Amino acid sequence: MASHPVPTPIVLLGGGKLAEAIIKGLLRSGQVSPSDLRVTVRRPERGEELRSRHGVHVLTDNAQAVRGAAVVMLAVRQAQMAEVMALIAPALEPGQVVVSLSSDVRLAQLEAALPSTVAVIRAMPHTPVGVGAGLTPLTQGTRVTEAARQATDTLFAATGQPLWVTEEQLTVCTGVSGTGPAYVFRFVEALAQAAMAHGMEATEAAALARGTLIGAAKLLAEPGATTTGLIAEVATPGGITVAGLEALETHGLSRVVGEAVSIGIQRAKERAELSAHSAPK
Ligand SMILES: NC(=O)C1=CN([C@@H]2O[C@H](COP(=O)(O)OP(=O)(O)OC[C@H]3O[C@@H](n4cnc5c(N)ncnc54)[C@H](O)[C@@H]3O)[C@@H](O)[C@H]2O)C=CC1
Ligand SMILES: O=C(O)[C@@H]1CCC=N1
Repeated sequence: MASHPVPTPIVLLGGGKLAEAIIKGLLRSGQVSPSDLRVTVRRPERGEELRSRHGVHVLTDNAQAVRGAAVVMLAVRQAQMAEVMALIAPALEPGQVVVSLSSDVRLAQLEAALPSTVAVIRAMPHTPVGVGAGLTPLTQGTRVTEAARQATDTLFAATGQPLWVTEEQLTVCTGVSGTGPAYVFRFVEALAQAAMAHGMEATEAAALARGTLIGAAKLLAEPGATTTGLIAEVATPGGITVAGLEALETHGLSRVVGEAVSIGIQRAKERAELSAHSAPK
């Protein structure tokens, strides 16, 4: 995959948090330059922020932005998706690849709203794309050519790793890896709160919790690392970690995490339903 150049120009419709993470990741890869990136905004102040931080082209006209693009990413929220798709549909050119980052709009709905001459793909990135460490599940529509698949694969490989899944699986990915960074950060906060409950100062408590996550993540990133092996390295038989791990399970860690993932998947499905029923035909 690495032998293929990242397709450019890349257009991001909606310069929000995820769009900025993707911009950062692409620029950091060195495979894309600021002049290859266009982003649309609703608020001029936000446009100025993105221009001054990253040097990208900023526009307010979505239809104008898509002209001549290799890849167009839909990075607005659910409420703006129908409006933005209606705006760009007449301006899209045959062969363009449209990648929707929305958790809420299904392939069938995207394909119904966009011309049949464009390839439609759904992606579910997460914020680690901003540091080139993203894992991005992707699912393809019915009109995707090998070239369109390759182009999207190459683009997300520049921000980490692409992972092709079915559309049903993409909903699961939304509840696990799309949301997941927030859960991990919340765990770090809980660890810091526990340190403070035992008398540590807030700054030291935060440093302990943060250092633990960053160190543990680096170990997990080593070739051949497994969670079972890494847990065994910490948990001295009959020792303190074993007691702590037992407490985590007794108090429902697996159940609580399972519940958060199930609620996320459920919410994603409900929003997709809502979106399908409110879409203009
Ligand atoms: N934040 C995340 O980690 C993830 C977000 N997503 C999806 O990405 C999409 C965007 O999410 P966020 O970046 O978090 O939201 P956000 O609210 O930060 O970004 C949306 C941006 O679109 C802009 N916008 C609204 N209408 C517009 C228009 N007509 N033209 C141009 N720009 C317009 C808004 O001003 C805002 O800056 C959502 O569909 C979300 O489900 C998917 C995976 C992860
Ligand atoms: O919270 C959300 O709705 C989006 C989708 C996955 C991550 N952020």
